[in-house]
Amino acid sequence: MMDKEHIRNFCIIAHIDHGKSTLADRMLQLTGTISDREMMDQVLDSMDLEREKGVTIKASAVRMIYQAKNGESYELNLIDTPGHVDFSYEVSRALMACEGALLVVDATQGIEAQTLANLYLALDADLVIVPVINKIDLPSARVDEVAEDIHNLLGIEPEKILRISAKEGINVDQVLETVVKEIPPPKGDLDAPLQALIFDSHYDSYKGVVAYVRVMDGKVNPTDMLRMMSTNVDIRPVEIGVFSPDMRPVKELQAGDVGYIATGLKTVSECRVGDTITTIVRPAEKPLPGFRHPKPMVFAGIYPVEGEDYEDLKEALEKLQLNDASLVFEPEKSQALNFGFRCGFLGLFHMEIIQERLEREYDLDIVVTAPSVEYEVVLNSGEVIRIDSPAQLPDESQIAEIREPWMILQIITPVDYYGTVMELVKKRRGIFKEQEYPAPTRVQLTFEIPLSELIVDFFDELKSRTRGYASMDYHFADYRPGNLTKLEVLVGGEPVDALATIVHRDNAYHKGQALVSKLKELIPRQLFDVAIQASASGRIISRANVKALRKDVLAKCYGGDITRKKKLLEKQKRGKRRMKMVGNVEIPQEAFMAILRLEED
Ligand SMILES: Nc1nc2c(ncn2[C@@H]2O[C@H](COP(=O)(O)OP(=O)(O)OP(=O)(O)O)[C@@H](O)[C@H]2O)c(=O)[nH]1
Repeated sequence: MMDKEHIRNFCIIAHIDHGKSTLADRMLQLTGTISDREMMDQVLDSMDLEREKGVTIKASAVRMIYQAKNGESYELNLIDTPGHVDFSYEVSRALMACEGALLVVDATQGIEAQTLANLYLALDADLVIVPVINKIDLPSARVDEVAEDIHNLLGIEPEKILRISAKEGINVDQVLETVVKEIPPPKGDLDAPLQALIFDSHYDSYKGVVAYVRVMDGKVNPTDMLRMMSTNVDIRPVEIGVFSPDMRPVKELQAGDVGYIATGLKTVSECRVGDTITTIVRPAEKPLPGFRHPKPMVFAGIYPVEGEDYEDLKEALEKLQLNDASLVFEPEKSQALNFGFRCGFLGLFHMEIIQERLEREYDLDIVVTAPSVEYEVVLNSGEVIRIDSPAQLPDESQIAEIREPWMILQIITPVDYYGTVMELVKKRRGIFKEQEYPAPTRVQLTFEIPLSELIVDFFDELKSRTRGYASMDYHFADYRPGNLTKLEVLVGGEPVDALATIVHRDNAYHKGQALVSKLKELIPRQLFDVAIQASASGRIISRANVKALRKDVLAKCYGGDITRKKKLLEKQKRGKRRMKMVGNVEIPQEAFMAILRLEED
């Protein structure tokens, strides 16, 4: 074991795509932690497959031994932080395990919303910040300009800021030297009771849940009986060790060290990120501050297209949950979609990741309903209930008030798009709070906005309005009462629960009309006329008809030469897979997401 003076614990924070993984790989390579051959894949990023197969490595923390220019060897522990806004709690815990952070900024993009969001989290955790300008090899790099912006932000002299190309390996050795020089060694009391912070975990089929820990105080041996202080779960470790980068068992972890404790536990929910591990014989007085259960903010129904896939879907969700304690789900029955699951996610990006993994890794055909937030409904009786699906909303006559979650939203955009961004946010019921100029040509706008407006296609519209130049970050503010009502859709006279949404009353009429005309496009012609209606507060506000297929259209379909007929049949079959029978009407998956795609003017 190294003495503490020769340990550095740090992480890399960056906006998405600014080069965090590439820089990490380059450092692993320079320190000989992995060979050039192993470099083939991005080590820190591509662990999904390994996790699936139950292989034990997931390099979200990795130990490197670095021979510095002063002739001494240092142990550098690089801790990975999740890249998405939805995981800011996890990021904040990973930061707590470090003394310093490399702040990577893309020289062609400059400071973005998540650069700032991550920087503020790192400053909150009292970390030493080492700014690094990346991608200097690109012709469009604006190195001096970005250095000036960082100078304005952090007060660091522009000429002192590292300028690198992680991809080409330019000046990456300077980054390692600076980590040793600028980031302080860990503190911590070896003789105090054990306090080990869990900053990540993964499930291993042999060793159970493996907790990634930073030992803050004390030490831990494989024979110690241990306790998770917030969940009150006791364990005898299966193994303790370090990541180098594979899991390597050690005899002891001490204050300042980063490593793992294999717990033998069967679910990650008993071993939460942010919790503190201590010993049972001599427990710490208090857990480390800041632990919380991240709450799901966005909810949606996930249904198998074919009813017989229900068990497979359940199994897939259970498997995903093994490594993701923030994914929650429970069985749900929909009149329209039959048996499925109501799932809760940290945010929209988290939801997209899960949806994609179900489809790609588990090869499931699923129907996902429009996302909803969690509402607080105050009944006339004074009772407050929480609902996360429009189907659960009680009859309007019983409701005194509906409250919805509001967020603080930060957008950074080139000043040219100021007007269009303001217009977008206003249209989504947002309230402007303040503006700052982190760089002369870029403005940072702060708003308050209902979460329900953010989850409906907001990010895509922001991107398209700003040609991809704006970036955003958001976090929860509070619950506020809103003038809200349920917008229902009836197909063939039957209300379709999976198509209902909760909307602001002022927008109900407009949204109802737009939704009906969108559905009219999406629902294919059937053998009979199908009426589509929207209703709010028990009143029909819009209707349209999908006309029946005419005989000659049918005739055309089934006439013609044999290959064409075959093709048509194939196409129909493929189309069918993504259709859901509701009553006697076939409704395609797109229809359930139609509320997200309303053309707005
Ligand atoms: N030209 C150039 N491209 C780079 C450099 N560093 C990274 N890239 C490229 O930029 C893209 C994003 O890099 P990543 O390392 O995946 O970025 P990241 O920040 O880890 O992204 P997330 O994992 O999505 O957060 C990749 O296509 C890299 O090859 C660099 O120094 N120069």
